Amino acid sequence: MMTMVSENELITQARAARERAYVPYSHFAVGAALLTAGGQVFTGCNIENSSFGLTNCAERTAMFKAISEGQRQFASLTVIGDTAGPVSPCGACRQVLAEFAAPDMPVILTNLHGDVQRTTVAGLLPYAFKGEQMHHGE
Ligand SMILES: O=c1ccn([C@H]2C[C@H](O)[C@@H](CO)O2)c(=O)[nH]1
Ligand SMILES: [Zn+2]
Repeated sequence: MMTMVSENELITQARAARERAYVPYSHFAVGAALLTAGGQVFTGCNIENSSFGLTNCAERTAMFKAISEGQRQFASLTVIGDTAGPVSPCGACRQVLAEFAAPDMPVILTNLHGDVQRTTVAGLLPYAFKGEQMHHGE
């Protein structure tokens, strides 16, 4: 039987991943938990670099871990940071999410205080640029 993973469990896992963030420059730790359609969870944290542009956000770490393990079907993404309101993913992560997750896939944004905002992939990035647009007229 496929086990259900609750929203609280995903937040707990994202929170634990956040503890593993490598953030010596910003000191802003973020955690993510990506749930697959099959019920597996891939967590991610942000990983910074002295060459700042090489930083990988928590969301993309989780997504790239899942893709590299052969997972392509996703059920939800949960993100947590120590922010006043629910943490807001950056534009790069929104674009990567739009590449791999359905527009209506739930995205749960939260913070250490327990504020929760529920949105979707398309809610984060409406009118997303998709690969199929490149093949128009072929
Ligand atoms: O949703 C977000 C927002 C920011 N960051 C990271 C990138 C960088 O390490 C630090 C400051 O931008 O936070 C994430 O991982 N996810
Ligand atoms: Zn990002």
